[in-house]
Amino acid sequence: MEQQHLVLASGSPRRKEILENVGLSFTIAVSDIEEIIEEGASPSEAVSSLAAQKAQSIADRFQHSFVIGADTVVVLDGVILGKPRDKEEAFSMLSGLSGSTHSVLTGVCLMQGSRTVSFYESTSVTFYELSETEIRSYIESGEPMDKAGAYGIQGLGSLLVKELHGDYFSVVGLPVARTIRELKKFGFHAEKNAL
Ligand SMILES: Cc1cn([C@H]2C[C@H](O)[C@@H](COP(=O)(O)OP(=O)(O)OP(=O)(O)O)O2)c(=O)[nH]c1=O
Repeated sequence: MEQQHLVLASGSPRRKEILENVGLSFTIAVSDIEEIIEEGASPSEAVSSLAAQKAQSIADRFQHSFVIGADTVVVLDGVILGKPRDKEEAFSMLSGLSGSTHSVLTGVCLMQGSRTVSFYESTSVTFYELSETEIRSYIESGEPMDKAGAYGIQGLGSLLVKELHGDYFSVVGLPVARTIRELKKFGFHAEKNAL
């Protein structure tokens, strides 16, 4: 059976790569929503809501397609860390993450027509103790700036991580195994190389 049309509502190059790696073909439609987290929202509510807003913002253009929206945040001691606004914010995020354990939450929303399903994954990540020099030189690499919590586990950020429990791919932006499983339950027929 021919694959149904799939749309990734994300401008993240990491999400694109993760989906490409499992052999799926899809269209990218970048949502232009302003990512605002409602005051008082729990981290899981925040990622679920933002993932749904991203999917919703492009769903009208793709009524008959399966649309995937996703959002990733880092949570340290109950506080949500999104992308740093500047180097100083990146420094303060990385100083907080140094030597401790945080969660990375990725919310995923699947939409087709008026149907929706949402879920999220939580991965626990422990950082080594980092010196100020290490943090400053990591920031100078430029890697932290477009990433939740100011690090990228798939790049130089791999040098910061001591331990991880949960789905690695969810930290990078898309819990791909669960996403494909949920898509199939939702009625999506994947190509044979994507399970
Ligand atoms: C923690 C972590 C986050 N990230 C990235 C994943 C996401 O792309 C980004 C969090 O920002 P998001 O707002 O989830 O996504 P985005 O702005 O990149 O893309 P879009 O809104 O169009 O979907 O942080 C990594 O690449 N590696 C990591 O280790």
